[in-house]
Amino acid sequence: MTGRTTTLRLGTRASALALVQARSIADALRERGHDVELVEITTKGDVSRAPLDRIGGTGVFVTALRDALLDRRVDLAVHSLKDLPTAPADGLVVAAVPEREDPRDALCARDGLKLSDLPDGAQVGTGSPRREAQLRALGLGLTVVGLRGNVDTRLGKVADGTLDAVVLARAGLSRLGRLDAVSEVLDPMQMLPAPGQGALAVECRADDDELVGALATLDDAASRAAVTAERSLLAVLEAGCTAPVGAYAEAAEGEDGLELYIRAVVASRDGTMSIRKSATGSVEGAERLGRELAHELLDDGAEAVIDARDPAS
Ligand SMILES: NCc1[nH]cc(CCC(=O)O)c1CC(=O)O
Repeated sequence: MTGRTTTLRLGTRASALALVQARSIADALRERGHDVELVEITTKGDVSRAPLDRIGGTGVFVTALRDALLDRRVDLAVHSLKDLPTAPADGLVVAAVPEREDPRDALCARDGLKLSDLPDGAQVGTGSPRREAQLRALGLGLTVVGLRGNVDTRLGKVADGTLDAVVLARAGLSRLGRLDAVSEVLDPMQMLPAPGQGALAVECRADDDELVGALATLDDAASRAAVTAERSLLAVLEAGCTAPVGAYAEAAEGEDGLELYIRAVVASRDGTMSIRKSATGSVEGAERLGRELAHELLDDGAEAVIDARDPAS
């Protein structure tokens, strides 16, 4: 049992998705005998409606939570792992990556339409350069429309007829009980998810030995290895924090034990250029596997693809 007598303060954003994610971690800790209270923290990303790449990328969701950890206003914080910048934060540690949800992206289209059913010129909403690039690269004549806001707002654009479809992370829809809105889970051959998509990161102060130990019981080794490979790839490639990079690593039993299979794509936002590569390696070598695949992409010209001009600007 823990020698800690106080309640663990768990910091979370106040969005519906963040709260569901935070509650799942709070429940898992309570099952292990801890007292937990949620502390809602407002981030710049929640207040501003500006496009994410203008206000500093997805890191804006994370900074306020990290400040609360470092200021000891909270003891642990739950993040969507894909929103966590690849650079480690001084004094903090990702003490748990719990078992990951299905990381694929989902098409939520009107009338249950699949990608291949969408008419030429169909309006598809996404604020993600990665999704935009891969949607355009399909060559289906889709019109990609910029979009921000929470999951309900985005789904509302399809429900009210403003858009033909939106693309969202399946994991977020699942956690919010909105899988009913999904018309097609996108095949990674067509749409590779963001590094870390579908996984959570539970962060705490690195010197809080007792809590680091307690959180380690929530960690899932296969999920951690997969996201480690995806994020080390991103860290090498990342020119800016909204780089159009997709990566998906899967752990599977191979001849020599658990193996990682990773696929990655870099694509220009206009969809005219894309490079895909894959590699296999050991779970223990996850970090190096991602890094090496990133260097192979760079050898094939990834830098020029990532730096290609945004078609809208
Ligand atoms: N960028 C926002 C964000 N951060 C995490 C998720 C979904 C949940 C996850 O990937 O774990 C979403 C929404 C989305 O991309 O549809």
